[in-house]
Amino acid sequence: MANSSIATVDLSPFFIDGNEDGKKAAMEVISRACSEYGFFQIVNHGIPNDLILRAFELSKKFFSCPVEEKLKFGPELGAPVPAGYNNLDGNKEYLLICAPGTSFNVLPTNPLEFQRTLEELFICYAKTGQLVEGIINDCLGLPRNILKANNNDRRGDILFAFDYPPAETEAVEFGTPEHQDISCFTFVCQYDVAGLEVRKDGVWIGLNPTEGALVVNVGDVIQVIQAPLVTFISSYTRLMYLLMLNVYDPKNYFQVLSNNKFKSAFHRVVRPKGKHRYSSVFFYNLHGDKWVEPLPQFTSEIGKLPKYRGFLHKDYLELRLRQRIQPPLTPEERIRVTHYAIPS
Ligand SMILES: O=C(O)CCC(=O)C(=O)O
Ligand SMILES: [Fe+2]
Repeated sequence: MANSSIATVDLSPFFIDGNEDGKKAAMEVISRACSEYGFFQIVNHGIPNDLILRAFELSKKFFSCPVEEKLKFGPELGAPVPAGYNNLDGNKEYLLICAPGTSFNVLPTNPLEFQRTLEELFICYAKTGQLVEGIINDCLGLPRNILKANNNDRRGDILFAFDYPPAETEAVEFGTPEHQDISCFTFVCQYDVAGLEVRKDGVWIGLNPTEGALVVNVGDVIQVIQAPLVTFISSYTRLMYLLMLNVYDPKNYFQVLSNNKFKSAFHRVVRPKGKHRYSSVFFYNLHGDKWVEPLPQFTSEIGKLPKYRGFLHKDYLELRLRQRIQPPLTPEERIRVTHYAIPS
């Protein structure tokens, strides 16, 4: 079933040279969707549909195993990210997959094809992520490839395979309560059962699984937005000077810049009645010690005050990860990017 309530963007013009009109039309739709709500849907995005379906089939098979079997693939003690099988709150179980080659990755090896499929899928998502990042870069009017050039380490990205068990009561039960993602942006693919809801004009809209389509949610990093210091250090000499003074740390060059121009999408997952729901979710993240704060292009240069104070992305990530393990008692206590907001 199609999702007529959200914008669907065909990315095929971006895979060929030329067709500038097709690219421009797609960018107009994305810019509008990102400024208003922060989500849209993409088709012809470059990830083979049979790969996505194979990953879903293998995930379903894995999740149907006895829990003792699944727990054999739980996170390594002391791992910086709990990669592997997790079942923390009864609202969902999941496999958390880090970039192929990550030393603490824990991937089910039975069948071996599952591991290979998840790694292949990770690489495809990351590649499509770079394409979407480039498009968002241009939609924001930033110098070409600036976001990509300065976020070129994909070791911070995370892939989830989720299984949401059926709701147990007649009441609405949330698999994931209302939230915004901490990522730059997120891809969501639902298998055959709906459950993802996005907030548009204050109304919650349920999205149907659409074969071949990925939902894109803008995340907090793009809302606050990142760009390298080098974009506004105009001269090479000044850059060398900063390097000599040790002020410019190449590991730490990201600044939050859209200052709310693009919105981090509000969304949630409702557990279905009588059925399991499976989704594949890819977080396109920042990696390392990136500094995030609104850029002058979206503040002083256009006469606007910054809406956020700067923060180290990994500090924010840590706060949010801790919350996944120890959920707050009330929604008000939940840490969001507004934790760094400057009161107006
Ligand atoms: O499972 C889904 O459809 C989305 C999950 C989600 O929003 C999240 O984990 O941040
Ligand atoms: Fe999310």
